[in-house]
Amino acid sequence: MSHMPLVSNKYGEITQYQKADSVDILNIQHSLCSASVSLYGGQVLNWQPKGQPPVLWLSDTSQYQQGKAIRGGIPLCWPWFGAYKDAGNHGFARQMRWELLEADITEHKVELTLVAAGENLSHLWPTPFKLVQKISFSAQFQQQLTISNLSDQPVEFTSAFHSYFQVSSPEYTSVSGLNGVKFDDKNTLLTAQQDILDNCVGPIDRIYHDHNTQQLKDSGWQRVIEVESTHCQQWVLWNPGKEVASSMNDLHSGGESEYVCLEAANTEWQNIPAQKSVTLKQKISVIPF
Ligand SMILES: O=P(O)(O)OC[C@H]1O[C@@H](O)[C@H](O)[C@@H](O)[C@@H]1O
Repeated sequence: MSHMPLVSNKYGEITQYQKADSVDILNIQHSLCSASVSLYGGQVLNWQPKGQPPVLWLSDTSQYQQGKAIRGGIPLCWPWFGAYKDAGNHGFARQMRWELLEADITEHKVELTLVAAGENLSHLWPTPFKLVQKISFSAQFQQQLTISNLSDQPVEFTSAFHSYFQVSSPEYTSVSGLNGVKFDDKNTLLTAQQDILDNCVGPIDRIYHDHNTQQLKDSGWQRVIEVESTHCQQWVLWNPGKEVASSMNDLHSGGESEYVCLEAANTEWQNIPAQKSVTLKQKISVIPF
């Protein structure tokens, strides 16, 4: 596997290599962190601040091929979240080829700008659009997605930054900020539920109607992952649990006990007026326990 240097200076280096047919991966090394991004899906796969275990989880048995989504990192669910009519889960953005528009390395961070554009990519969502994703890697992680509606009609979307967070175990992980918040349970189909979760052991598949900053507290690794979102109205908490996980062929054995998904999402349709844009953001930090 040959790595081609794209940008290199005294602070860090970005190289590119091909993982499989038409799946190009950017590898980032910086004094503050390491990371990788797939241009297929425009998907962040890893981010590891120096001195920390990886913050994002990636399946060892992910499929890297056109028509499949990569399991792990931060898939971008867009222009819909979950299942929609006769289409599969989570829209087409995570299966598009993105282009690298800019890459910059400074003393403080590595910044990438990725773009993807299209029209008529699904009969359910034919609108011409452009996506611009700006990602900043350092001891902190920031991601913003600007969605432009290039048509003369308003359009609607749902979305998620579907982050897979690597944890010591879901059993030792909790998100206390979601306790007591109203949620819709995708497993039982009950809506407007409320309860207290002591840990994140699956099966859990919940849409919480809340957009406050959340903390994923991992007592096993004694670390807290904080996630702040902008223009994302919900949080989705998902872990498949052992039984469902064993039926997923792109999840390595035991993988479900290594991650928790906490997704900054819009699960209700959001409007973009004709020829306008909206920007969604998330910021991820590792903070003292
Ligand atoms: O297997 P996929 O399409 O990546 O989806 C994974 C999960 O993604 C979560 O966001 C959904 O709430 C779950 O219902 C779904 O199972």
